[in-house]
Amino acid sequence: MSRKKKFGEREKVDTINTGKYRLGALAFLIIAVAMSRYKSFNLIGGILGGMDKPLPKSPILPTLDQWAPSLEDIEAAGTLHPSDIPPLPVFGDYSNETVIINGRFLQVAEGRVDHKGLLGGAAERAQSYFSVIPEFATPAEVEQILAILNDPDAVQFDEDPDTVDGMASHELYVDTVDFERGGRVTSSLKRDSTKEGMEERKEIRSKLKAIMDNVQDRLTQYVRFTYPSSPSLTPCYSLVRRYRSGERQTHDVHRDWNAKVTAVVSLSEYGEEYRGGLYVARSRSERMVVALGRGDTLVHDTSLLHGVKVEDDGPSSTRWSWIIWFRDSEKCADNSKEWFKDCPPDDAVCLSMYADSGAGGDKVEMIRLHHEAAKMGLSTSMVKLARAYLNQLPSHLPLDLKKAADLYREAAARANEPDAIYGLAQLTLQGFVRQRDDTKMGHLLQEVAALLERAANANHQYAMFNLGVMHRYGYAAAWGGEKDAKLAAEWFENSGLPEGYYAASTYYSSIGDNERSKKLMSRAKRMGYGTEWRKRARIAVGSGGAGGVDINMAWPPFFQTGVVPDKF
Ligand SMILES: O=C(O)CCC(=O)C(=O)O
Ligand SMILES: [Fe+2]
Repeated sequence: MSRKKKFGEREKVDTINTGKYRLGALAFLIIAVAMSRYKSFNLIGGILGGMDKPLPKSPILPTLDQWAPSLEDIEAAGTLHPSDIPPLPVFGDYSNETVIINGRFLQVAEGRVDHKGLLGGAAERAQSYFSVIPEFATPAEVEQILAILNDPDAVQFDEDPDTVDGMASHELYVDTVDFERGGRVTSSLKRDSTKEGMEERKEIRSKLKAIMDNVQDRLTQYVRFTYPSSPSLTPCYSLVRRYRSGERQTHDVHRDWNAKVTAVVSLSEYGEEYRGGLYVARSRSERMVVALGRGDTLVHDTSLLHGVKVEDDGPSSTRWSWIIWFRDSEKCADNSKEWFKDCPPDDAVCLSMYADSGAGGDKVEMIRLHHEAAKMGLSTSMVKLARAYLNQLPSHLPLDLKKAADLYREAAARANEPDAIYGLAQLTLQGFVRQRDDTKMGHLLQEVAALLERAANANHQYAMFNLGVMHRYGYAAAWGGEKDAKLAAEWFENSGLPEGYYAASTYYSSIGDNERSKKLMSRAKRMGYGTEWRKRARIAVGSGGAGGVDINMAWPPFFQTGVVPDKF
C-alpha cells in the first residue's frame, strides 16, 4: 500500500544533518528523564460520616466483579497537579536526506512513528512516516502571509465547531474544492455558509492566494514525488489555523480523514513564538512535538496520528499554521472510502481505518475489523469495541460490561490508552468494575481518582476536567484528602475545554479575582461555552473524534450534603 511506502522510490542523493532536527533527540532524552511524577501517600479511608454506604448500583446494570486498578497503582498515585505533567517530548529521530525535484535541491528530515502496543507481525507493519522540509515556504513568503493575517481589519476566523474536538475552530478556509464548485461550505455555522460571508472574505482570500498558490504548486510537486503511487495528488483544501492565549491552544489527537496527504506549513517560530505545537503520536497517549519553525513544512499521509498542543505561555505566545489537504484526484473527488479497502490481513492500523471510514457501510464488518485489529493489539480498536459493548456506539453487539471492561483494561495495559483509562474510571464510578470485596465508597472513589490521574497524565482532557470536579466537590475527603478549590480550578483550566475555562472562571470570581475570572469567562465563550452547537458537537465528536464518551461522569451525591456536581 502506498501509504506504507517509506519514501522508497525517492532518489537519495546525500545525507545532510539539518542541525535543528538533530537537536530534538537531546531534548527528548532530557525530558524523558524528568518524567517521574507521582508521589506516594497513605491510604486512609472512611473518615467522613456516611462513607460506609454501599456502592451506588445502577438500576439497570449488574455489578461486575473483575477489574480494578491494582493496590500498588493506587498507593503509588499521590495527588497529581497539572504542573506534574511534563511538556511533550520533542521528536528527534530523523534521518536526513537531500532530494532533487525539478532541479531544485531540498533538504528533508524524515521521521517514522511506530504505533504502540501492536503484536508480532502487526507491529512490523504499524508505522507511519512523515517528512519535514525546513523553510519550504521562504521567510519572505511567510512574512507576507503573516502581514495579511495580522492586519487588524482582517476578517474574523470561523467559530464553528471543529470536527475533531467540537470547540470553536478558529480557522479560515483560504480555498476549498467546495468554493471552486460554486458551492459554499457545508457547515451552516461557518461564515462562508452565507453569500455575505463569502463576500466578506473575498479580499483576504485573493491576497493570501496570491502568495500561497506558488508555494502550493511547489508542494504539489513534492508530494507527487514523495507518494509516487498517487500521481494525481491535488491540493483540495487550504486553511489557516490560529492557536493563542485566550482562545484554542489544542487540537486533540486525530487523523486527517479528508486527505490522502496533508502538508502543514508552520507560520510561527518554535521556541521563540510558541512552545509545543504540532505533535505526532504513537498512540493517543504518546505524543511527540515536531519543532517547526517559520516556513518549515511537515508532510504526512492519512495514517499519521497527530494533534496540536501549544503551551500556555500567555499573550506573547501565538502559533499560526497553514494546512493543505491533498486528495488523489485532480478533480478533488472524495475517494476516501476506497483508501483502506484492501488492507493486508496483518495490518491492524489499516483495518481499523477502514472500519472507521465506515467499512463500505457494513456495520457488522466494522465491528469485525475492529476485532481483528484489537486481536493484534491496537488499543484504539479496543476502545471502539468497548464502547460498542457498552452500547455507546451503534452496533449489533449485545450489552456486555465484562467484555467492555476487559477491552479497556487491555488497551490501558498495551498502550496506556487514555480513552480506555477514562472509560475504566467511568465504569468504576458506576460501581461496575471491582475485584476486591471492598464495598466502601471511599475506596471506590480513590480508584476513580487514580484512573483519572493516569488518564490526565496522558493528556486526556475529560479526565483533567473531572479531576477538577473531584477536587472542587471534595471527593478526596473520602480517603483522607481535602476539598481543594484552587487545585480544582487549575485542573479545569488545564483541560483546555470551554467547560473547564467556565468552571475555573467561577472559582476566581469566588475569591474576588475578577480580572482573571473575566478573562477565563471570555475564553470559555470564545471557544463555544454556553452555545447550543457546543453541546451537540461535544456529544458527536466525543474525545478526539471518538464518539460515545461523556464529559459528565456519574459522580455520586456528596457524602453528607447530598450535593451532586453540576452537569455540563
Ligand atoms: O495546526 C496544525 O498544525 C494542524 C492542524 C490539524 O491537524 C488539522 O487541522 O487537521
Ligand atoms: Fe490534522
